[in-house]
Amino acid sequence: MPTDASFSVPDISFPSMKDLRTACLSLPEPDRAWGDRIRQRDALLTKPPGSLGRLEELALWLGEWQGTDSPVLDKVQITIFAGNHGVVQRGVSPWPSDVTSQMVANFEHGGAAINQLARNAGADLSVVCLQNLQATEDLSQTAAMTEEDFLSAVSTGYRAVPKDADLFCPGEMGIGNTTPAAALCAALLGGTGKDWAGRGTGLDDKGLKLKAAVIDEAIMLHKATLSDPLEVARRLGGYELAAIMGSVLAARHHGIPVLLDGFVCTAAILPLVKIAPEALDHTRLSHCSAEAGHRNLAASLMLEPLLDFGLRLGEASGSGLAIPLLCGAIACHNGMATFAEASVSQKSAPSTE
Ligand SMILES: O=C(O)c1ccc[n+]([C@@H]2O[C@H](COP(=O)([O-])O)[C@@H](O)[C@H]2O)c1
Ligand SMILES: Cc1cc2nc[nH]c2cc1C
Repeated sequence: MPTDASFSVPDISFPSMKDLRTACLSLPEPDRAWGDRIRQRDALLTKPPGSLGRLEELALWLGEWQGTDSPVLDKVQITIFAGNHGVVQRGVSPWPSDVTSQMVANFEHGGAAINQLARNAGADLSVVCLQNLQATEDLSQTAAMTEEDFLSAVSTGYRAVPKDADLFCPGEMGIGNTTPAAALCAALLGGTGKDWAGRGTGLDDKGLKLKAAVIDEAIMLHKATLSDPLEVARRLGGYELAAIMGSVLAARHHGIPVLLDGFVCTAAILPLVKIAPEALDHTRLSHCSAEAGHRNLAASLMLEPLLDFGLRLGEASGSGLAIPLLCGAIACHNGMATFAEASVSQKSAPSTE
């Protein structure tokens, strides 16, 4: 567990925006001594130094945050946060909002892509519906959420993280949610609707133009409040995005490493990063989504995706696919023989002449 005795994890909820902001600024660091031990063992393993590439860094990251020199992935939790969006009434998605609850039923019956990927990865899968799947307000007309509902969604996400997980992977399902995701990017990173709007679940050219214009309208409407990241999250975000932010914060407070998923998941944690730039140290980005803005969003957060597979599904599918990579990283770190154990000669020291 991270060592920061000064912060006590809130048990129930964030009663006010001020409480939430304080929690976002209270970010425990891991005990870096574990990282040193992992580096020391890595140097003894039967391979040329650095030859396992990014797998080495992944084992180090997991071990540091888990507080061990033998990282484990016995309990991997994937949680899908589901929500609906008032802005869908503007025509920003080619799918009706009903599909959100229909897909929740599909997750529960085991029929979605993430059910297969979670099983393949040996991960547990849960689904959390926010606000009974009642839609937010249309963010191009008014604030998407009241303060109370926003804080309730963040708190639900916070409480959804099991304290004993070895890795937490947030995902989302919400027809229309690439619009609030793009709006958060425009509000917090700059640029226009055109810079951040993508085709989502398959918008045509006309729909894409409309979506960019809707985002521009929303930015204009809320422009007086754009300097406050939590207010941006409340006005321009969505329930499941708020819950993702709460879950990533909870994982940090519990010392649990996090795999982020696609465009929506990454955009959801932008308000947190704007408050505290170090807030993503316990995360890695599982993949680069094919959604137009994700590559730039990842670059602006200095997140290097583990995979680039053209996925644009959401549902934590990129994380589902990347978990086995992490399993490979810890299997090598924990299981390989040292040069001494295997009687393999180490390369001779470079000549000094
Ligand atoms: O996160 C992504 O990279 C991503 C990219 C495209 C689509 N999605 C998923 O598609 C839905 C949102 O798309 P849309 O077109 O309805 O805004 C929502 O359920 C997301 O999980 C997700
Ligand atoms: C069918 C469908 C499945 C999804 N999974 C995540 N977002 C989705 C959007 C649609 C439309």
